[in-house]
Amino acid sequence: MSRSDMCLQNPVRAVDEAERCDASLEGAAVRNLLWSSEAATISSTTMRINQFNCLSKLIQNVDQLHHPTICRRQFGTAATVGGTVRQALGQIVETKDSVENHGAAPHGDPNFLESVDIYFDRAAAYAQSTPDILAQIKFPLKCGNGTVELIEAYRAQHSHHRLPVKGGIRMAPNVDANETMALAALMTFKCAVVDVPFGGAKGGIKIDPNKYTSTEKETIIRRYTSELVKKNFIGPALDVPAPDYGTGPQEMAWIKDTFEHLRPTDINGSACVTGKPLEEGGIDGRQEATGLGVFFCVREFLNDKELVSKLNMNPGVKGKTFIVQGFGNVGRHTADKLAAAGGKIIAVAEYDGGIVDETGEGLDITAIKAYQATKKSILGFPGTTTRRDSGEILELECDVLIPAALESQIHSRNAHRIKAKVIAEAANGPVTPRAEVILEKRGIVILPDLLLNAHIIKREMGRFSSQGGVTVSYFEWLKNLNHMHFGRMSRRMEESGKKALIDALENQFGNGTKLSEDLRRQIVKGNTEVDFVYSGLEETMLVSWDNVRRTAQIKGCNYRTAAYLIAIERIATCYKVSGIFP
Ligand SMILES: NC(=O)C1=CN([C@@H]2O[C@H](COP(=O)(O)OP(=O)(O)OC[C@H]3O[C@@H](n4cnc5c(N)ncnc54)[C@H](O)[C@@H]3O)[C@@H](O)[C@H]2O)C=CC1
Ligand SMILES: O=C(O)CCC(=O)C(=O)O
Repeated sequence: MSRSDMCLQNPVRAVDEAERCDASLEGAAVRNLLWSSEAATISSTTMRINQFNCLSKLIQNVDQLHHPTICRRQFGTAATVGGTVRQALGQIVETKDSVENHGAAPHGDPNFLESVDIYFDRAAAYAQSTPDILAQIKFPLKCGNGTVELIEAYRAQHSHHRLPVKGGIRMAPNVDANETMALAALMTFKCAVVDVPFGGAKGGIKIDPNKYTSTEKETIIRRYTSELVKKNFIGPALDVPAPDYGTGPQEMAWIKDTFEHLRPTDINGSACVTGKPLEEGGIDGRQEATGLGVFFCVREFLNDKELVSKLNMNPGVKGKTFIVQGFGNVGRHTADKLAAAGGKIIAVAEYDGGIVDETGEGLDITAIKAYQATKKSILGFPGTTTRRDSGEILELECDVLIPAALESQIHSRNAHRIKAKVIAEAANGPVTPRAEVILEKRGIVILPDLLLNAHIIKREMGRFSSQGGVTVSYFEWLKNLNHMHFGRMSRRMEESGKKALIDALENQFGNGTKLSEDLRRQIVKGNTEVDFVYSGLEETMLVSWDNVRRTAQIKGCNYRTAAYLIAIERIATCYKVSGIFP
């Protein structure tokens, strides 16, 4: 069965149902807003698609109407899916079980997919749900020792209200269907909240990247890409992956190369993936820009006199204490920026334990990076005490706690021991919904992942350019579609215009007054790609933060609910405005 067959099989609902859905947009109470979803189970040789209601949920509005769940622009086929509250579940059992058994959060907290759902519910004042499509890919890998291993991988697409869908690829041993789908859903809301015109997706490859050689990882990534190509799960107009936990620019370069080999006539082929090295069509970023997005948002919050005074803090980053969990791409770059702005990083947690500053000066992030690179661990770093229990680090006193590792790290069993005043979610989904309730009661403010990590920008040492959150990915995608770097057409023109203006002003004064060479150079300098990226990033971040802050104030809700609300409204408007075809 092809994917479009799968779509068309579903009942196409009448427009009046869409109108009822719109009516509910105007304030009907939705108690449980659930999804209908579809899955594609794909093996390397055969493709089997099971349509199932993955997490069938009851949608109730005040009229007790049932709502259509609209699957739009599904690879060119518009259709309405689901709709009735309880559908025949068909082949659900096997897949539903596997979804439920995976991705469980600790200690009875909801699993990650349920958490995203709950956050969505908390924000939803109206019903709108979107389908998931999950590609489950299995393929054999010939290992160096001659054995063959079956690799399990996924790509989940959450919402096609905008195309392409977008989201990173994870490489981690705990990857599963549940986690991939939850992360895909988060991507939908994240893109909407920062107004980046993509639907949500996510990929996952279930391996521990540290246990494989670079050659083996290349084989895995290329094979994964070829599976995605075969199934139409990748392409500049369809689905555009990016880095995530455990992957980086090198993996993205392999994806691009594989795609271009398999689709040599696609002139926009390089836009099939973002987070690439600069030489492969990545976007330029500078060393100082690393960790910028999370830093920007934390800084904006801490600079807001009114908001911080409620937490009995003075405004500003300077002198504030920070704890970072996860000293990887996101964590170390964020720590770097905060330290450079005068913040004190007092502890860092890693998977094998944590370190606590003993000097009182705050940790030297550059020195820890160098230490980690040689020792393969941060533990034992001079001037610190080592804690073997990484979880303890989260519970130390500080102003801002930055979880930058994985989801569900702050849950119902440790939330009451967290002593931070603010939690800045650099990772995706680090706080479970139960923990959020506990933290809120204790007056702890959460800056949500949706907003924070959409703006991540970072640069690895050496030859790779910046890889970052989805906002920067958006700029890279645009650059690739333009087939030209930002500033190429305008930079010299800007420079000659400004030069002519300065010359004219100097002549006008007529008294020989001249700008110094240095000042002249600074003023005349045209915008480079980096300038465009920073400016676009800062604009996107400031506007998004301002929207979230104001919505939270108006609705009297927390920042996460405000962010989801903004996202839901944008997605709903998109469905409403684009109508139903055919
Ligand atoms: N890389 C990217 O561009 C983006 C990443 N994110 C999110 O940020 C988070 C981190 O991603 P990256 O920094 O790229 O991954 P990474 O793989 O570079 O770093 C993660 C670090 O966390 C550590 N870690 C793992 N489990 C831990 C635990 N239980 N306690 C403490 N540390 C632990 C790992 O050892 C590693 O050093 C993820 O949630 C990811 O989805 C979000 C947006 C973009
Ligand atoms: O840059 C992208 O396209 C997605 C990054 C990502 O996976 C995320 O924000 O979680």
